[in-house]
Amino acid sequence: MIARSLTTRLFSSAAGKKVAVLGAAGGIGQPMSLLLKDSDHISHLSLFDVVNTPGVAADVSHCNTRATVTGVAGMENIEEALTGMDVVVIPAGVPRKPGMTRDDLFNTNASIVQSLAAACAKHCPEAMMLIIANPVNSTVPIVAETFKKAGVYNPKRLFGVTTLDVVRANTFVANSQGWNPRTTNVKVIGGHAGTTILPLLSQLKLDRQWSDDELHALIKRIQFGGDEVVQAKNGAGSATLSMAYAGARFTTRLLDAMHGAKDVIECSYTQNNVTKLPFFSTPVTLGPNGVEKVHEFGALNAVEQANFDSMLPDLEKQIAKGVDFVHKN
Ligand SMILES: NC(=O)C1=CN([C@@H]2O[C@H](COP(=O)(O)OP(=O)(O)OC[C@H]3O[C@@H](n4cnc5c(N)ncnc54)[C@H](O)[C@@H]3O)[C@@H](O)[C@H]2O)C=CC1
Ligand SMILES: O=C([O-])CC(=O)C(=O)O
Repeated sequence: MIARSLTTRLFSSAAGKKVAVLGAAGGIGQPMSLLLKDSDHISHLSLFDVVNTPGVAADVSHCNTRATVTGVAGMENIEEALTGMDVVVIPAGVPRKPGMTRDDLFNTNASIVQSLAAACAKHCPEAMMLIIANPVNSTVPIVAETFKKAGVYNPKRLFGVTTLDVVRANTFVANSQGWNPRTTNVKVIGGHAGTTILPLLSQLKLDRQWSDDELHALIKRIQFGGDEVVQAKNGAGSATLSMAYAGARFTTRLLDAMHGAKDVIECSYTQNNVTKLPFFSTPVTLGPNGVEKVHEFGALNAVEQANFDSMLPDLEKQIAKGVDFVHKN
């Protein structure tokens, strides 16, 4: 009893963070909200969607963990969902069907992300912005430009969530090497679409060397892991559960850093100078104010260098597409 009341007091005295999920009633939004409800660093979990959030919030709120959960539906009510938020995670938007690329989602998702970003710039301009909605290569520049238009852009607080690429790479490499997937840590750089996803497998210390065929198959599987799920779901959407896991992982790592944990390093698609492009995924040290340090990604072997050189123009175009969209709308 004493221990219990002490724990209760400790929780109520430690400053928790307020986290909003936009698109919380969706395939990613629901399981990710559930995983975030398990975080002791979150005092308020604000679930927002255009539909169904009151039900999702009522359901998640019954888990006996710290966060107070609220559910708000409808763009006309978004101020209530965003005011006071420290972190905003955005999985709102349509997912792919077989035969589509992530870029095919641009026409629908660009305006969804732009309108949500404009609302965040107005109601929680200092929040950390974590972007999951595809095409990430373009939606992150959309958020940056929207915040610039509103005069509140801070590049240290904007993250494209590419964690699912790292999660997949860790799983596939660990399975192939007989390693523990939990402690495997593969660096994945670039962007989040097909060949712009660049796993740096040459930097791993292997127990068993891969043949050239095995290596190429592994790189391809990491780059096109999203398509593997889209095809298996056969028209019923794209990765939701593994993305919820990856999104919750990145969010909780950021929350750890915001609460003072040191040496929290994650790959993320941020604004930086590691290449000639304005946005690039590379390891970053996270801190209380977001990006604390951007790391160089290290040496590439000949195959990785060739992949890097050939994908850079594509990534550049996808970034420009996001920037242009905001300038024209
Ligand atoms: N970054 C990554 O690694 C990944 C990104 N994704 C992307 O995440 C997005 C969401 O995927 P799913 O959850 O599977 O889709 P979904 O269709 O199941 O859910 C999307 C949710 O967004 C909501 N929504 C639409 N417009 C909204 C608005 N203006 N404000 C708030 N909510 C809004 C919908 O009502 C729906 O509940 C897709 O664009 C998908 O491509 C998916 C997997 C991995
Ligand atoms: O493939 C998709 O469309 C969803 C996604 O981004 C992923 O699973 O990596």
